Amino acid sequence: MSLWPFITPGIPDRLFERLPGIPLTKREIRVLLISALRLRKDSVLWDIGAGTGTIPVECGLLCPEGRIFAIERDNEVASLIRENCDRFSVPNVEVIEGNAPECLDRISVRPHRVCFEGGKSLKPILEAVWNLLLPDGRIVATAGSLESLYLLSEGFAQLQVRNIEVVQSGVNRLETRGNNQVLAAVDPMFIISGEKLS
Ligand SMILES: C[S@@+](CC[C@H](N)C(=O)[O-])C[C@H]1O[C@@H](n2cnc3c(N)ncnc32)[C@H](O)[C@@H]1O
Repeated sequence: MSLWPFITPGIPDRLFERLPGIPLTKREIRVLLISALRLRKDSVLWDIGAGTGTIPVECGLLCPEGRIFAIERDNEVASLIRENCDRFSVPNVEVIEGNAPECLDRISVRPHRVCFEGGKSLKPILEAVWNLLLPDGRIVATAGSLESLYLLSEGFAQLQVRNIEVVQSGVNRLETRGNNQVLAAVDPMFIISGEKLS
């Protein structure tokens, strides 16, 4: 039986292979991000900075007729993405090893959907993917700080991204600490999304 035989997203974090020091988009944030992507069975998704590969795995399962491109600059992390795709028997993920935005012209298929995490070099990535995003495509980015959110909001406005939505997560998980059950916060994230009208 498959490791995740369900039709809903939200694979528990503990089921993924991990590498020390490589962050993972936490399950609850991933679910919000994936809902903002509004996937179709045949979506072409680019996940830029795919890390552990949680998003390619989930989206590969949700889009059995689609193609998922996981873009990752670190070779060791790129191997981890392949391992996680094998682990969950996801056949439709292609890992592109390279630094975005330079490596994006190696991908032969333009995306309907793009996701990435906001960081210092996000403006050139945002501009490059916006030009390549197909009409009616959606773009979703996450930001863990006000600075990243600001850069993303400014970038979305400059590119005239339509129907922009910003959501901030507020998630607590029950944890056992000693003899007590406590609620521990999952780092809040902003999820900013929008679309390119035809
Ligand atoms: C926070 S992790 C992503 C976590 C991922 N969403 C997950 O759930 O596993 C960010 C990843 O982006 C990669 N990265 C950062 N900037 C990049 C760039 N310009 N091009 C390609 N990969 C990049 C890093 O190597 C890192 O593995």
